[in-house]
Order: sequence, then C-alpha cells, then structure tokens
Amino acid sequence: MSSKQVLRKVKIEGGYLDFNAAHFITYGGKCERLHGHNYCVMVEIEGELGEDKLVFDFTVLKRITKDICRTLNHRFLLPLHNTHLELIPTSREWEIRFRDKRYIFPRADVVELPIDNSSAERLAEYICHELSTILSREYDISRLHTIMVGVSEAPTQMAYYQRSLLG
Ligand SMILES: Nc1nc2c(c(=O)[nH]1)N=C([C@H](O)[C@H](O)COP(=O)(O)OP(=O)(O)OP(=O)(O)O)CN2
Repeated sequence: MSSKQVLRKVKIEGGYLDFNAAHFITYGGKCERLHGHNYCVMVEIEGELGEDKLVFDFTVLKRITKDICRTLNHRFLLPLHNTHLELIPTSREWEIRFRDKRYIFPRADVVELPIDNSSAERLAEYICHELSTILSREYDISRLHTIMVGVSEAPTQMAYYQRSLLG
C-alpha cells in the first residue's frame, strides 16, 4: 500500500451518548423560560491509522463521552460566566436572577459550567474541551488531527465545535 499520508475519520453517535437537562439561554436581551432537552452528542475524530489499524478505539471514545454526558444528566446547566444573569451562591443553593425573574436551585441539581450561555454551541465546545483534555492526558493522540463534537437539542437542531489536536 502507498505510504502517502491518508486522513481518516471515526465517528460515534447514538446509543447512550445523551443527557437530559434543564436550561435557559439569554439572547436578544431576553431570558428564555426554563425548559429541558433530551440532548444527543456525537464525536468525530480525524487522524491517521495506528499500528492496530484504528484511528481511535470506538469503545474507549464512547466510554469517555458517556462519562461526560453523565455529569450533565438530570441537572440544571448553569452558565457561570453569563453576564446577563446575577448568580448568587449559598452553601446549599444557587439563586439566579434576570431582571424581576428569580430561580432557586438546590446545588445538587446544578452542574456549574465554565461557559457564558448554555447554547448548543457552547455545550458542544465545553464537551469537546473536556474530551480533548482527557484524551491528551490519558492516550497517545499524536496521530490525531482534529476532534469535533456535535450537540443536538432535538433531531431538528444541532451545533458543532471542532478543534485541532495537533501540537
Ligand atoms: N443556534 C442556536 N439557536 C438556538 C439555541 C441554541 O442553542 N443554538 N437554543 C434555543 C433555545 O434554547 C430553545 O431550546 C430552542 O428553541 P426552539 O427550537 O425555538 O423551541 P423548541 O425546542 O420548543 O422547538 P419547536 O420546534 O418549536 O418545538 C433557541 N435557538
């Protein structure tokens, strides 16, 4: 076979790569009503074949992605850096204010995310960063070029985030 560099892609999607969560986003000067989605996650990795003729093991990729989904499942997705919201933490609760609206959530029901809005775009970016961190810490990713995460709120709407894994 030719020794030319060939870029291949692996993708995981479906199965238990999902999480059910509550959220609202702020946009256009407004704050949505609290609602939930059955979010689905997909991951694509581009890279070169390794010795075992795999780009990256599906089984491992699914396990890590499922673990990340589990941290978001059955939680309120709190965007810690949303400047349109006033966030007031107490030892047991998170109080969230937007103008005259006020929510109080038990801390145990909240996942605190280092993002500025819980849009599908930012959730895809967050999951992609978490995944990349774990992959680069625990696996040889020298043959991998890019990683992309997609997050869908519903079958009709999905957002993607892609980043390089090189260097
Ligand atoms: N690019 C994006 N646009 C929107 C996002 C997003 O994350 N990225 N999110 C929302 C809202 O959070 C909302 O959850 C979705 O709103 P919408 O599709 O209008 O409403 P439904 O889920 O109820 O869907 P129906 O098709 O109306 O049943 C908005 N935009």
